[in-house]
Amino acid sequence: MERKNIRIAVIGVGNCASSLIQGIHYYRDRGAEECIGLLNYEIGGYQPGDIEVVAAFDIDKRKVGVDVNEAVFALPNCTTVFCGDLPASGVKVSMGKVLDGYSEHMANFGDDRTFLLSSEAEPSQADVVDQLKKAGVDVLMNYLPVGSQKATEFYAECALEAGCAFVNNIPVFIASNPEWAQRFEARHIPIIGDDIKAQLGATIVHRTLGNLFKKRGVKLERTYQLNTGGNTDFLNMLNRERLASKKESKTEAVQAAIPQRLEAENIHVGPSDYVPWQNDNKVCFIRMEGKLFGDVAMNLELRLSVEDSPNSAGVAIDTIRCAKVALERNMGGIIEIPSAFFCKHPPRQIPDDESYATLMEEWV
Ligand SMILES: O=P(O)(O)OC[C@H]1O[C@@H](O)[C@H](O)[C@@H](O)[C@@H]1O
Repeated sequence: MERKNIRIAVIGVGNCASSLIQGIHYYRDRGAEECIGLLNYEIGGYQPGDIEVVAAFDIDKRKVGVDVNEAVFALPNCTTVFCGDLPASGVKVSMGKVLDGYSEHMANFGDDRTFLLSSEAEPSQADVVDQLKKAGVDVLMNYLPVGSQKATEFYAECALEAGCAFVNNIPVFIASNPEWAQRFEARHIPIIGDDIKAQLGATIVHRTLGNLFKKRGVKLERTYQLNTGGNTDFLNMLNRERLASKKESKTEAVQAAIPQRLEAENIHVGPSDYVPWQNDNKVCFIRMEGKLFGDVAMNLELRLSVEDSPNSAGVAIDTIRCAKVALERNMGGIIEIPSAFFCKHPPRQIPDDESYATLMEEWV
């Protein structure tokens, strides 16, 4: 029997898109029992291999005009290749809209690190909408660099006009901005966001530990979460101006899951430094200081090391399927449970255990 598929478009063919596309192929011919590393084998009857990339946008000359299954391995991508043998997809990467999706401060870090801007003409909104409609896109995945406020708004407009569900993987506030949320609601188009919460990443670990302090009656007094990495995301974030919403998103995600809100001087959460040789490996250091029985001090230190982009794709593979199911259920506006469980900055924070239970009950 022929399986139904989910047609997606990706904005930004960087490391996260690379891991996602490799994953679609990696899991395609594997049965449930052979699938290591998935949160869910099926969502709404869809398996990971049912996802098909039908359009892709980027601004780098090494990627624009190239088959998307080849572009995912082009520099400056540097993530682990776990499925290198991708067949040609027949979908060429289209030139995207640049706006603030490109940051010149990276220019001195060498060609294998930064973007090399393509000289192809940029599309208008009408061009992108037309392309999305012609390709029959169900779900538009936003993978622009952190700090791309204008470019994200451009593509969110395109999703609204083309009638595609929008998954906002980055910390620009769209789903969690009431005006934007209202526009998706009014057009009855599903949106999941904002800012993807990795499969076993810094945020979910920090939130889980915060919850543990809460359940065990330990007063949390101070905490930090420092992160280092060597991919283009970390390089981009050396520009502190691009970082504001990312810091807010990550900090809020932790504040929402600890015993009581901490004053700003007692909580420090964010990307910390760019270490080129780390490539796509992200290392996170968490420290939590608290008081337990008898007001006696304790502290906890943790080091987490993950490959950043497969860690993101492990969640994206589920948000895409939830977005498609939302379309089938004729839901529009904020898709609350997937946004809360899969994203760091949803419109409403819900404890992870709660959103997980509802997700399993109502979506899987
Ligand atoms: O590890 P965390 O805190 O869940 O964050 C992970 C994700 O955060 C996103 O903002 C990054 O762009 C992703 O690359 C990353 O995977």
